[in-house]
Amino acid sequence: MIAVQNITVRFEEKLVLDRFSLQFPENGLTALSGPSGCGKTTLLRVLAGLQRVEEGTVTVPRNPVILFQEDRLLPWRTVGEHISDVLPKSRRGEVSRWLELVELAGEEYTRPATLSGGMGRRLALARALALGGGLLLLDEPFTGVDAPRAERILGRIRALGVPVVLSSHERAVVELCDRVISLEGPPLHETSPAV
Ligand SMILES: Nc1ncnc2c1ncn2[C@@H]1O[C@H](COP(=O)(O)OP(=O)(O)OP(=O)(O)O)[C@@H](O)[C@H]1O
Repeated sequence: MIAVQNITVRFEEKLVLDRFSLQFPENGLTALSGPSGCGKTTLLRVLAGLQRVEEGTVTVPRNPVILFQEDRLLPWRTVGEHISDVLPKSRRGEVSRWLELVELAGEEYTRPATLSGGMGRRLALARALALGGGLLLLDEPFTGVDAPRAERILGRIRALGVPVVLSSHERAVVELCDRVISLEGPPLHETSPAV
């Protein structure tokens, strides 16, 4: 089960989630949409176990993986090393598989400084996918990525068969998901099951 129940998150005076409950589908692609600052990142961080909740319960599959809104690439590591660094020795042969999935084949020895913004974003995404989590939490995964490419990559992510919750401001990306959860904010306090 993937759910949050009656959770409250507050940053000092600011109440972002107010006894907020939501059950997420356990398969396919779920998009979180809503205005900037409504709490999408906060909710993803809660699901990832990175954001403490004041009250309430959080239920997620084992080993959730989050793609942060920022790329967090390492200037001194090559594209390929970003992937091999997160793979156990027994899976080192998978580097090209993950680079192909995000259409970065041929860039294995490139360093982040010479990647375009969208290429860097795709590398950060590949690294998150390579981690092999039981739940993928993707915060704005396609910033700077053209829509046709994002569509192809999203199709491949769907084929991994892992439940995905993503946030996006890009309508084309949201429309490709199996369902959309619209968050109005702040603070979020409704109880609405996803369909
Ligand atoms: N660490 C923090 N300290 C204080 N306030 C925070 C912190 N993180 C988030 N907030 C506040 O919580 C609210 C929700 O932020 P959040 O990043 O979750 O929104 P979002 O919907 O993901 O926005 P965007 O679409 O712009 O990424 C905002 O008002 C933000 O200022």
